[in-house]
Amino acid sequence: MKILTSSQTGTVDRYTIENEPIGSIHLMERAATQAYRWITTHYPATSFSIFVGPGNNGGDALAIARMLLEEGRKVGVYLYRSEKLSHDATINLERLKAFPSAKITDLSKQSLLNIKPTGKVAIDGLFGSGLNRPLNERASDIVSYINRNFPQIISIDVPSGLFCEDNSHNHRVAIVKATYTLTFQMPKLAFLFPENREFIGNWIVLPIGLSHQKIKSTSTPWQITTEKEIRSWIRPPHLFAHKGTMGHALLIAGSYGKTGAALMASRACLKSGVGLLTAHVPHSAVAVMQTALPEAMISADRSDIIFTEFPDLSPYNAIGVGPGLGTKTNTQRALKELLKSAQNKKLVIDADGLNILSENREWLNDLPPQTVLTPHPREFERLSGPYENDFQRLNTAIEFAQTYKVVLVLKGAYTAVISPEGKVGFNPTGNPGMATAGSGDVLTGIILALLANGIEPYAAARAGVYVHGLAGDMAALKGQRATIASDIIENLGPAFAKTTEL
Ligand SMILES: NC(=O)C1=CN([C@@H]2O[C@H](COP(=O)(O)OP(=O)(O)OC[C@H]3O[C@@H](n4cnc5c(N)ncnc54)[C@H](O)[C@@H]3O)[C@@H](O)[C@H]2O)[C@@H](O)CC1
Ligand SMILES: [K+]
Repeated sequence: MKILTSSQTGTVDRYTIENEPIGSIHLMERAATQAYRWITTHYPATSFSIFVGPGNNGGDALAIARMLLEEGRKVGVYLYRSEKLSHDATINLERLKAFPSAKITDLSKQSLLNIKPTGKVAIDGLFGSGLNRPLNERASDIVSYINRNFPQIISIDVPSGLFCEDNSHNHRVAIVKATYTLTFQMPKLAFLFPENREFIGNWIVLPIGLSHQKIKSTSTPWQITTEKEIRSWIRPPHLFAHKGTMGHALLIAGSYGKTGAALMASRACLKSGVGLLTAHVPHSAVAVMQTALPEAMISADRSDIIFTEFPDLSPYNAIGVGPGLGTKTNTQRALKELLKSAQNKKLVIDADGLNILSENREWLNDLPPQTVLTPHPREFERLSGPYENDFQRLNTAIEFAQTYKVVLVLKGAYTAVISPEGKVGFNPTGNPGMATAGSGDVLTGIILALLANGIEPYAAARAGVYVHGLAGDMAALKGQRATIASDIIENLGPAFAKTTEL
């Protein structure tokens, strides 16, 4: 699913109006109807305070108010006319006034202290995607009034006061804190940043029939990964598959006290459809690995406790390195050698592999092209230097992926997978229960398997992140809090089946 900028969405709106063709007032009616239906389904028998701004977002809210009145709901409309109402908002105001029961309060004319709310749920139609500057004092006061007085808030299209993309220069106190955001046709980029979570609440996409053809031909670097895409990248194993066709992976992981990382990444790799897996581990971990995971072949380091050397790389289709390695000098040296020797290999680097890179940033220039890096936010900050907010973080990450020609997996809610060309695939699966020890090792194992299968790195990373999140969601059915990494591994079978086989 594509994500467009607010100005691109405006262009798609206008195209739809001209080419469907449909009058703009009818398009507004369609949008308002969708929101109205959602609201009445989720809030039966509720009264509403409806806040209306001067633009088409306000127009939507006025139409919703009328529909609720028609149904016999109690509704109070609060109009903030900071400037002349838009054409379609004016029409909807007139239509609303035709209802004798319409109670309209003009907020421009009286103190907020005298305003009496109607019911306990607010519908927020002050500003939508047309916001073009931070809110002034009066509008901020109205927003604070809404945030203070209503335990539940439903924002139409966008929480008022939030810019759809960049909020670096916004006043964060002057943004509505929605319980639900009912957004039209496509989510907005700002919804995917953790720092905006408190404003957006849960977002729901309501289709309003904007031109598919125009959306398709509009180019954007951002999209949300869909199951359909995963299916096109990962084919179910074909009838004549054998372990040779599914690829041979090498995982370099573990150090004394961190054999678990090697075990979890290995198990996840095997459960993700690799043909053969060799795990390279410190000598002391060999017995444990062979007992716990007889499916893996083992390559033993000469060191008893850390990674210091690696085997001949020629048999391997893909290499994963990092989980539980530690950052000892000899390990750093071995990683440097590995980067040199793996120039024509598919590579995924995680955890201590990334920590070593951030201590030796000049090595970033030596990474094999399309290497997959999987940092969590702190690891990425160590690699890239500081940033001030999530929008900047995304842009820094895009630049980073382009500069070093890597696939960057920026982990977190809506993990962003970034291609060396700067395309971004946001991931819709997963839950907070996955923020648990070993979860990252599992992801490394999955991506390693897909790389060994021969899937292109950007697709392998997006598919890996998606299936990892889905397995986490399946594990969370038995409780998010109790989810541990091994539960995610146990659910990889059903998760792959759901996305690629059934
Ligand atoms: N364009 C379309 O075809 C559709 C638009 N829809 C709705 O229209 C919205 C976009 O409408 P608009 O482009 O009219 O924009 P908005 O309704 O978001 O607001 C724009 C109005 O507010 C003013 N404004 C912007 N920032 C302000 C600020 N900080 N303080 C005070 N005033 C400010 C603008 O000058 C303009 O008058 C969407 O969010 C959506 O809710 C829907 O009706 C669906 C169809
Ligand atoms: K709004």
